[in-house]
This record gives sequence, structure tokens and C-alpha cells, in this order.
Amino acid sequence: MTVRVPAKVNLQLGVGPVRDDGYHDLVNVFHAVSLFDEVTAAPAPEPTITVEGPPGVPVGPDNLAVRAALLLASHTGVEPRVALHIRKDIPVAGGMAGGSADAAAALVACDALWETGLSRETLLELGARIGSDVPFALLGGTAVGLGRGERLTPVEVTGEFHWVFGYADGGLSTPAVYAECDRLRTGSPAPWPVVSDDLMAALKTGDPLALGRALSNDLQPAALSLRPPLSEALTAGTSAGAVGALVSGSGPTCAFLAPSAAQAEELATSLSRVEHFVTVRQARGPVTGAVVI
Ligand SMILES: C[C@@](CO)(OP(=O)(O)O)[C@H](O)COP(=O)(O)OP(=O)(O)OC[C@H]1O[C@@H](n2ccc(N)nc2=O)[C@H](O)[C@@H]1O
Ligand SMILES: Nc1ncnc2c1ncn2[C@@H]1O[C@H](COP(=O)(O)OP(=O)(O)O)[C@@H](O)[C@H]1O
Repeated sequence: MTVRVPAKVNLQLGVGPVRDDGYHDLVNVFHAVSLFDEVTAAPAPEPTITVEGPPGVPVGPDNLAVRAALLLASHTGVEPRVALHIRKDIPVAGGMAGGSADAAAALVACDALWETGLSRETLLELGARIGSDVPFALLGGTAVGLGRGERLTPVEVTGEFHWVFGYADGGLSTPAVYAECDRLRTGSPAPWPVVSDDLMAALKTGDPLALGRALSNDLQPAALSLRPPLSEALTAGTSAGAVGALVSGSGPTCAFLAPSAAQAEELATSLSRVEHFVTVRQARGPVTGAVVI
């Protein structure tokens, strides 16, 4: 059973005050893009995990796909007799939710393999227990995530958008970036985030220029503080014709919005010369969430 699952970029990441449980209340506008991991679940005497792709992915019980399979097994009372294999194309610790995507894919793959027939609602609820971004990877498309980012409402989008992503060398730790955001805000209380009307209007009309102007990420100052060369990399994208440029989530991947598919091609060529990027990839969005292929 093989499931294909997309990466995400955050079109708006509004970070509110830190809560008693250590998480931040968010306005998190997720957008699924056509960079995919694949997770295969096959029968096996005991749970195992293998990973094909970039280094840095745990191959044991810490892997989010394994955690998802074990959670689904204990929830349904099934023995977790599964060999999981991940083909990774989403950057690791890149701010594109690759680990969450693999967890979502493992839930869908194991539910199909074990014929447990769980509802979409139950899968979303189990996903939220693994991580804040897992429910969105199940859903895909474009959606507003409130709370930790797990309470989702789909957003209607006209047409599709053309993106270029610059992968940096090495990742950034999500908790470290949230902690840096808190540190930078010391002394000035975090404003309560609200969904951007300009962003919703741009998504409705499908206008890339309006979308580019409406993109925002409250974690960006923290990511730039931890990785200063990212500032220059973002400027390089704007100079090369991007109509929007921002850090993807907690970074360090940078997302650039192109005005058209043809211009995305040209933008990708220019960005491949930026020293800070080890890989440059084109993608379109929105795309669907985790699906059996
Ligand atoms: C920042 C975002 C933006 O979509 O993703 P990435 O860009 O890293 O992929 C998310 O908020 C990351 O979601 P996810 O990676 O699922 O986080 P979790 O496993 O739930 O939490 C990891 C840690 O991130 C911090 N965290 C996460 C979510 C949230 N609303 N507030 C937080 O403060 C906490 O320190 C938490 O311990
Ligand atoms: N299947 C997985 N793929 C990637 N990383 C994973 C996975 N399972 C656990 N991890 C751990 O989660 C960390 C964050 O992973 P990832 O989701 O790729 O980043 P981000 O939260 O920045 O989007 C990694 O550094 C790794 O230690």
C-alpha cells in the first residue's frame, strides 16, 4: 500500500502568545504544493522502517511515520505488523512539514493495509496527536489552521499558483525557531493573529501578484536571526522576478511565488545560482493531501 503525500508552505503564519501547554496559538494558512514523499506499508512480522533519500531522518521509533502506525494500531487494537518504507523528496527539517507528511501518509497506508476503515475525522484526530501539522497533510489543498494549527477549515482557491523553493544546507529546529520568536518579542506582547482579508481575496481571485503582496510569516524574523544569510537569498528571489518571497514556516527553505509557470522556470534558473541554496525546485499548489496511489 503506497501513499503519496505533499509538502506545505505557509501563506500566512500568524503566531500569537505562548499558551500554558507551551504551544502558540496560530493563524496558519497552509497550502499543499507538488513536492511529495511516498510511504509504503507492507505486511511484516514486526514494525520496521527504512528511508530512501536525504540524511537526518530517524530510522526507529522516533520516526513520525512509525509513531503514526503504532498509534493507529493501539487505537484499533490491531497488531502493528508492518514494514514502512519512506521515499523522501521533501527537505528534512526544512519548514515544509515532511515528517508530518510521512505521519499522515502512514496513517492512510496502515488504515488501508489493515482494513480498519477509520473515518476521515478519526484520522484527523489521531494525526493531531502526532503533531500540529499532521491533519493538514491528510487534507491538502489550502486551509486555515487555528489553535496549534490542527483545527482546519478548507479555503477555496481559484486556479493554481507557481512556486520555486530554495532548499538550504542543513535544517532548523522548529522548537528553536519558536523559542527565538519569543526571545525577539521579549517586552512587547504578541498581537492576537487574525486571518488576512487580503490573502483570502487573493486566493479567491487567483491573482499571483495580490497573493505575493499578502504572504506573511511571523516566524521569519526568528529564522533570519538564526540563519542570517537567508535575508540575502530572499532578496535575490525578488530581484529575479518573484512576486512574493518568504521563509517557509520555521525555515530554512525559502518560498518564491512566480507570476506564471513560464516565469517560474526562469526564476528557478536564476535562484540555482544563489550560493545559500543547495537545491532549487519548482512546484505548483494547491494539490490534494495524502492519497493511496
Ligand atoms: C512551524 C510550523 C508551521 O506550519 O511547521 P514547520 O514550518 O516547522 O514545518 C508548525 O507550527 C510546527 O508544527 P509541527 O512541526 O507539527 O509541531 P509540533 O510537533 O506540534 O510541535 C513541535 C514544537 O513546535 C512548537 N510549536 C508548534 C506548534 C505551535 N502551534 N506552537 C508551538 O510553539 C513547540 O515548541 C512544539 O514543542
Ligand atoms: N519521517 C520523518 N521525516 C523527516 N523528519 C523526521 C521524520 N520523523 C521524525 N523526524 C524528525 O523531525 C524533525 C523535523 O522534521 P521535518 O518535519 O522534516 O521538519 P519541519 O518541522 O521543519 O518541517 C527532523 O529533524 C527529524 O529529526
